Amino acid sequence: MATMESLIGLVNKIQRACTVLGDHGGQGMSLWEALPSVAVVGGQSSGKSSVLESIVGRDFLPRGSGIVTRRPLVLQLHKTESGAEYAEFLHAPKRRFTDFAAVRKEISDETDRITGKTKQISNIPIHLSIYSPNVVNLTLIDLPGLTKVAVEGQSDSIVEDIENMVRSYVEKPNCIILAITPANQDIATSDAIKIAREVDPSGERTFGVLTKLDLMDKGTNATEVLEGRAYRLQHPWVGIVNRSQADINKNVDMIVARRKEREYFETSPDYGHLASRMGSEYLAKLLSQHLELVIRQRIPSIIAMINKTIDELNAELDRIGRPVAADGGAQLYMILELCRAFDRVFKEHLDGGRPGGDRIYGVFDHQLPAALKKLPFDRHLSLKNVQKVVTEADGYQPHLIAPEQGYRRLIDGSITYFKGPAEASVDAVHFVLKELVRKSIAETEELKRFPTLQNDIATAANEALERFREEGRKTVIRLVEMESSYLTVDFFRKLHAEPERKPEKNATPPGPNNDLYQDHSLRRIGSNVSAYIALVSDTLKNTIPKAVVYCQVREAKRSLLTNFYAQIGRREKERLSAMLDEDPQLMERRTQIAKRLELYKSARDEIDAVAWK
Ligand SMILES: Nc1nc2c(ncn2[C@@H]2O[C@H](COP(=O)(O)OP(=O)(O)OP(=O)(O)O)[C@@H](O)[C@H]2O)c(=O)[nH]1
Repeated sequence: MATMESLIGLVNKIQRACTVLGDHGGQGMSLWEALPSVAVVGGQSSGKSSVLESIVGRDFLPRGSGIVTRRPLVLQLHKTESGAEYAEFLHAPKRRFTDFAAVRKEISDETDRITGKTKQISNIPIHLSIYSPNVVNLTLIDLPGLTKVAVEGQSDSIVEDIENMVRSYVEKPNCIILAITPANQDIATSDAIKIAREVDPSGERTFGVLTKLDLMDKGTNATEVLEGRAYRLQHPWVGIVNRSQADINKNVDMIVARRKEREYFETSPDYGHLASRMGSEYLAKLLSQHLELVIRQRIPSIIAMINKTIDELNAELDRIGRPVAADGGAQLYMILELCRAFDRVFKEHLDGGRPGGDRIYGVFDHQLPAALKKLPFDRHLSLKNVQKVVTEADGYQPHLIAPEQGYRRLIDGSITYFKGPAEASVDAVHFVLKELVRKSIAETEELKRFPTLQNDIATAANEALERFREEGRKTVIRLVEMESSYLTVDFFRKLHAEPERKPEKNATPPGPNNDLYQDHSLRRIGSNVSAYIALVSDTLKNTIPKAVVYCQVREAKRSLLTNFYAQIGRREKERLSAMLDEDPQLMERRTQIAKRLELYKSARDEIDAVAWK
């Protein structure tokens, strides 16, 4: 079975690795949060720093009036066998501090580096490791002291900000709470107990610590609390006597202070019977043992959590794509795969798996009929224009039976108008296809990481669509011209067979120079041409969509990237790799995930090695 040292050392190691990766909790479930830790909480001046220092056996925390601890301090204690005693900060890993006064200065300088020389707080922790023969393996988090009022230079929200920061640590189910209360204060008003009760009502992860026992009024003692009768917790209360301010001023050595504390309890008439379970050394051991127990219990769930995260990270790596292969063949293969992925999405848009293809039908169903309806045939076939065209066509010899030439000119003139809506349909469908290309590129998950290739595909697809548009345009114009080139004979034969109607009596009276018969016959020509044009319009309404789909939609589905494939097949390797240039942000993200993956994998290996030895 693993030793206590190795277990706690293991957790320390993983915590340090987490911090290097910027994983220090507060961002959802992280490895850091899965690991047990001890947080020191209490009101300002309750003696938090003193407790921490006496556990460490060293003077190293910044002191001063007002709010001193403004960033969480993650303090990892490592017991050394060699007798060496030094400290190291994670933010300055190359520097070994042997002078603890310099440690104190570095903590306050590093605090200022993030918060400025203000009285603001930050939840980015400072990581400090202390190596010493006089400590037990333990990780402690020192948090800003809870306070009731903001002082000069602090925002009004500071009281709440500190409370929220403290809560964000102690509410984690894996956090062991070291709740510091001064004995010369009523336990009922203790800030530490208040927040501990809120997040740990059953008291199973709270350790009650009573400081300043030596400062209690004469004739009073804290046995009620220390024996667990005043406020019940699952773990026994520990009483502490730290150095007084006078001791600190006189530079009383910590080791001496520990001895004095031991003597205090051993000789105390009130606490003598509790002496073996009092004092900072006992507290350190108690915490260390508890931490070991908790780690042991948590190992299965930590391993489960690590495995789950490894799976998630692998899945994300799959999603954002593995690194690009180096050889040309593999790159060409990859580019073709990516193009095919895009092509699939594009086809889904056209075939109805994704939205957008219906807009093409919209062109045929609304836009084209509406445009046909709007053509100015009324004007072209007005009495006046019919007369003009027919007269001009007749020349010097007016027509005898039917104005064949006049009819032809009127019909040719009308049919020309159809070119507008025909070309407009080609253009409208072209723009729908172009938009679908844009959308499909954006929606092709696999392409996301390759902005250059996205561009190349867009250019190639748009070039192809441009060609299809040209083809479509030629074809619809040809359809319109075909209508001019040969008229439907049957239509005119049927007209001829119809009996000629007499002009109605109450028809518009003819103008002074207008002969009634001529007027009637021109009207008839106009309405015949109009009826024929309506027939043509119906035909084109059906055939233009066929031409557009044939030339543009069907081709887009069949050969949008055919030319592109031929081009890239001939490309040099250098140009292929350039096409697979990735978004730098994404490459960064992949590196990050890979690093995390490595951390989690090595954490799993280490836990396996330590826990089941
Ligand atoms: N006599 C005596 N004085 C103590 C004891 N514990 C702390 N003090 C004194 O109380 C004052 C505050 O102690 P700190 O350890 O700085 O308290 P803190 O909770 O860290 O304070 P802040 O960082 O300001 O929140 C110091 O002057 C200590 O010397 C104790 O057990 N006995």
